[in-house]
Amino acid sequence: MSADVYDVIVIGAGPVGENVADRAVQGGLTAVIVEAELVGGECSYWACMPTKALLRDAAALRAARSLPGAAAAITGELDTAAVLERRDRFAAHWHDDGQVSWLEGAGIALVRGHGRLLGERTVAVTGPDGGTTVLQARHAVVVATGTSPAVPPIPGLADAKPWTSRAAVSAERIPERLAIIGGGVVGAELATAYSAFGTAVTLIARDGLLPRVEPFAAEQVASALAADGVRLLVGAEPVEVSREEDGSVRIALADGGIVRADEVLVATGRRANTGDIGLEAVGLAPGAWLTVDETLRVVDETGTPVAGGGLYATGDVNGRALLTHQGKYQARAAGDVIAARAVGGDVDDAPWGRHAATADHLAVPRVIFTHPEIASVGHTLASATAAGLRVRPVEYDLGAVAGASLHADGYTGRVGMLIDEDAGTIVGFTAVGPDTAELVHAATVAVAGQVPLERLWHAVPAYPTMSELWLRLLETAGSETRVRTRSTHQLVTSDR
Ligand SMILES: Cc1cc2nc3c(=O)[nH]c(=O)nc-3n(C[C@H](O)[C@H](O)[C@H](O)COP(=O)(O)OP(=O)(O)OC[C@H]3O[C@@H](n4cnc5c(N)ncnc54)[C@H](O)[C@@H]3O)c2cc1C
Ligand SMILES: NC(=O)c1ccc[n+]([C@@H]2O[C@H](COP(=O)([O-])OP(=O)(O)OC[C@H]3O[C@@H](n4cnc5c(N)ncnc54)[C@H](O)[C@@H]3O)[C@@H](O)[C@H]2O)c1
Repeated sequence: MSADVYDVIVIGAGPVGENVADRAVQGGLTAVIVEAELVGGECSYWACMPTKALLRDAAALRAARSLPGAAAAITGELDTAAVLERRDRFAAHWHDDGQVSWLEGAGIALVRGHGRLLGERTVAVTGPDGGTTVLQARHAVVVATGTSPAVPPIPGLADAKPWTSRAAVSAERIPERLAIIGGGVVGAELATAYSAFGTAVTLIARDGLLPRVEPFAAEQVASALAADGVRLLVGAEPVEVSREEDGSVRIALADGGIVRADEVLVATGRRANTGDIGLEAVGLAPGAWLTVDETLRVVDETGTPVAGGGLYATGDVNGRALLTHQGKYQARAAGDVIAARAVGGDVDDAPWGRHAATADHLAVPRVIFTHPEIASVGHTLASATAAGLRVRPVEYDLGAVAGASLHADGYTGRVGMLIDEDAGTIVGFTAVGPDTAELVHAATVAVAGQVPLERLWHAVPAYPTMSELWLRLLETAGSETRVRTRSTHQLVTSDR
């Protein structure tokens, strides 16, 4: 069988696959990308962009309502049809022509179809017409096939035709009642969006609401959801689901409670899209998350690169951080290292080196676009403690920062940072409050840059911005130190 030969084959044209291919081409290599559905992946059509479009109007309306003059100009309610229409535009009406043009401009070849590994550096693509194209890579195959929703084996759930995130994000019709199983990021964001549309939302959060964020932040989102009328069932365990004759859904809970809704959304996490990509051809188990080294090469359980070192995995599929921006960061490192290895060039895989995805472990930023937003980077107190770090948490009332009080009347929010007592740097930051999303990058620079606390005092935030939270956090950290000093040395020091 003859094969089309490229330097690099990328399976999956989501944001991450596109970036690996682009980086490899910029490094002087030829690249082909294989896509089974739409070029642009989950993020473009059913995840990041359309969900944020669903949430944005209600956030803007809340912001206007928090200022008396602007509130006086509001004469109507949220126009849900207009929100959905804007969402459709952000999902490019589920057509990928724009992204295909981008691939062409970037010099990346596209083969449509389902890709499977045939062996080392060989991929077979089953096209939409059932025909097969065989591709051969001179240097590397990159798996960037992303994830799919994980639907738990709750009796009756699959037969009840539940929504997964795709249906909820692309819905044309807004149900009167929506039950959501799963209190993670997808569940919390979509509960926020649908409750703003007027849907009666019941959120079943078996393991708590947003259990992986700082509790002070999750608590503010829980209060706001409840204030918006969301029924939050923390600790409730769904045990049976059925679709009734009238088309409604009935969810039985372990405590005997019953939830009734018009639709049920399953938002209980993701599974790697590796079940049918030919992993067995390179000695790996199908369906597993792909373990990678710091340069994103797929490794076996002993840490040894598989397929002669020519197989890479980037983005969601390696399970490191299920976030577009972090996958794109991995893509840059992988594309560059493949290009470097292709010519026998230097590989900079030391921590924080150009070819190492070090930030995946220490400085992952994430924004949860709930009301209020949660913006965080690096460790939480729980994860830092589990990692054995000696950290000191410092918190401050964000509403007491001048810039925040100007931003909205009655601004409610909180910020926290974690000081690594041994390194004297910040290893975690969390902010909760309206419009905190744009605050996280300053924290990311401090965490990734491992900026010493003493130097942070010289990064002066402008007055009166919300960024003055940094000054307040540093003062709080300092004043705690001074309070301790005072008690031992009887010093009288002003806290300001
Ligand atoms: C509802 C929701 C909201 C989200 N919001 C955000 C957000 O605001 N910010 C953020 O950073 N992240 C967000 N995420 C996560 C984000 O969507 C993912 O991290 C991101 O899409 C991962 O990109 P990827 O390229 O690795 O995978 P994907 O985007 O999943 O792309 C993988 C591509 O591979 C293709 N593919 C799979 N198997 C094959 C095969 N065998 N052959 C050929 N092609 C194949 C798929 O069709 C797909 O196009 C959200 C996720 C969800 C579910
Ligand atoms: N703004 C963003 O960046 C954004 C938005 C949405 C999604 N995402 C990404 O997508 C990923 C997936 O999100 P997700 O919300 O699906 O997963 P998740 O892991 O964040 O949350 C899933 C939740 O479902 C619960 N759960 C699991 N099994 C259950 C069961 N049988 N019954 C009841 N509850 C159960 C878990 O306790 C967990 O809290 C996230 O990890 C995140 O990285 C990011």
